[in-house]
Amino acid sequence: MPSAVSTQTETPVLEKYVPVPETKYDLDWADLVTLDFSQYDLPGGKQKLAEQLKDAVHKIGFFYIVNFGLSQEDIDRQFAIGKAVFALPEEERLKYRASLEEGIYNGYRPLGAIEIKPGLRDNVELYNIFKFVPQYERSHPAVIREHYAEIEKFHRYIHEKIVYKLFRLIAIILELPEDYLIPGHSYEGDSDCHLRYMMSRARTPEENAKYGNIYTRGHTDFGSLTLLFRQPVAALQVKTPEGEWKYVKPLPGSITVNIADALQFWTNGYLKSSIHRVIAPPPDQAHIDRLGLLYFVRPGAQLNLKTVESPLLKRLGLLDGVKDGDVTAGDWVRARIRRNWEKPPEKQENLALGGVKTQVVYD
Ligand SMILES: O=C(O)CCC(=O)C(=O)O
Ligand SMILES: [Fe+2]
Repeated sequence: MPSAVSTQTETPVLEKYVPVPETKYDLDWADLVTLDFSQYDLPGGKQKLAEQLKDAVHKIGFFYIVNFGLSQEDIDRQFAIGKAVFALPEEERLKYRASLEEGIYNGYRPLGAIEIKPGLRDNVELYNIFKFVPQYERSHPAVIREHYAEIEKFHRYIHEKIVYKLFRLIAIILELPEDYLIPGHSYEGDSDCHLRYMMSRARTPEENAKYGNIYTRGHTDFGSLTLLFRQPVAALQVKTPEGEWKYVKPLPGSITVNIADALQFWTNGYLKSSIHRVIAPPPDQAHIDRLGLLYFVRPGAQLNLKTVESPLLKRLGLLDGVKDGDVTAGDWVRARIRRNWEKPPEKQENLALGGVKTQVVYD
């Protein structure tokens, strides 16, 4: 008898993720507030944090949180998983392609899927993991399967221990019952919330010049909230209320949070879903393949996008003349994803569905 030879493949050891050095360039950073979540459960803590947040979410829609209960090691493990996913051969990655034509983002979005300028495609690829509930089960590469329990823990923690806290602060700002936004964003329900590993492959200076330095065009996010764990690479910019592009600093130990379209719709514009973009990093970081780790909070599929009956909005006159819309959040999100596949950027019109509109931005 020949000796038994194991046919099992070995579990690959994850390469430790090591952050890159910060840029030495003195850039024009946006001035954003930082919420200290260690204050959250102290007496009066939520109210103080809500007060600190109020102006920020109204004016620019971007802010930081710190002390949110995940260690740097937990976060770096996720960066390491993301790095391993994008190190797989392209052919392997493509086996897990998302059904993008149907407006579904669960799985892999290949490199070059978005046209930045006529004939020039992006250098970005995504791997999205929807919620760990039966309706979003799908096939994944081995490196994800091998770390599935750990990814689920991270995913649920973000949703249930960070996102819900953010929704409570927003409800306090809107003078609504604290839990007002939570049932519509339950972890078990239907919504396209996902954890995203994101890779923007470095381009040469010549390529960057052709692309006008753009990695990801100016856009607003089409969910409720976006949470960004950042690699220290300077590239994300937000358009300020004055119309200037400012860099959003990857602040150590923080999550960058931004308000997305659904919250802007529900508040008739009181909460700002700001336009942001990603550009080529400064020269000392331009050679880096930029890795991102994000959590997109999307509204429950059945939610309506009409303005909520908030006492604050009422006082501000933002409920005057508001009509009932008939578009669901699920239809809206799918229409926005599909639009990216159906038409090149120069042919995209503003999208209007059930009285809800979005603006196409070409920066
Ligand atoms: O990569 C980033 O920093 C931001 C990406 C982004 O805006 C998005 O994926 O919606
Ligand atoms: Fe975005």
